[in-house]
Amino acid sequence: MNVTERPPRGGPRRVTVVLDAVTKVYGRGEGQVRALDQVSLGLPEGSFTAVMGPSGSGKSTLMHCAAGLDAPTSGQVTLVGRPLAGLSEDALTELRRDQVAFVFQSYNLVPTLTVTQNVALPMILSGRAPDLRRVEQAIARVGLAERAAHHPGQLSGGQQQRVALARAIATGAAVLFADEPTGALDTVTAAHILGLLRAAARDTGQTIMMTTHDPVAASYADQAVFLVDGRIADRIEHPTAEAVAGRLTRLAPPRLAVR
Ligand SMILES: Nc1ncnc2c1ncn2[C@@H]1O[C@H](COP(=O)(O)OP(=O)(O)OP(=O)(O)O)[C@@H](O)[C@H]1O
Repeated sequence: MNVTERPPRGGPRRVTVVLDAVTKVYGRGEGQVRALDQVSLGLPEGSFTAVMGPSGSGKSTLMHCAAGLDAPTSGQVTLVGRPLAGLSEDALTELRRDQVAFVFQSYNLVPTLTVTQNVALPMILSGRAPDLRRVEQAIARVGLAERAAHHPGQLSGGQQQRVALARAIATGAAVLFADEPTGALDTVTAAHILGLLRAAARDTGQTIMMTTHDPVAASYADQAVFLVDGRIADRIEHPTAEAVAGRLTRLAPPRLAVR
């Protein structure tokens, strides 16, 4: 893998996430499913990648392997320069805690905690004193400074997702994995969240991998990667929604509807 594969701003950018011939097989015998098949992919620091493909094509599996939540059957994943295969369970947990953040479709906020407390939670759980300035900055960045003392139940879906995003930004993690982050949101709110994700990549240098079924969401990314049957079937740099929709129609088997 070429580690300087993108034109840099002021110097070569390191590749934060590297998947090298990653294969993931679930089950055995006749029930065996090859969810990923020899997938190689490099995500440069500060890049924003959309992973697309029909239902069951391996998007979640790819994300779980890239984040060190699931071990590949064969192949290598390297996160922030550390090959995951060689790490002990403790070292892997520590690496995930310090370098990886998640945003999910379902927000995953703690209802009994305020916005500030939710954003500070990963720091508290990792045994560190929460950096309140950083927490406040992240909340301000997503435009919720005036809601810092509110609870998730007092916020709209889009506002809750902004809290989840602030939580991911505040950790300072090198890589942010977003699993269908706008799947439950209307188009205007989704556009706001996607703009914030793009800004996080551009301004804070976080590397973002997002799964999505939505061509418009993918158009916010620097590149769209298309999975079909666990393989990378195509890739578009600087994708437009039209180009992505066209590629999905061509790549998806006719019997499968692309959600
Ligand atoms: N724990 C598991 N055990 C067995 N098979 C699994 C497991 N997890 C996923 N699979 C299978 O692996 C394949 C890829 O699944 P994956 O969830 O990665 O797809 P996806 O593209 O994220 O789908 P969707 O868009 O529907 O969320 C599917 O055939 C799925 O049934």
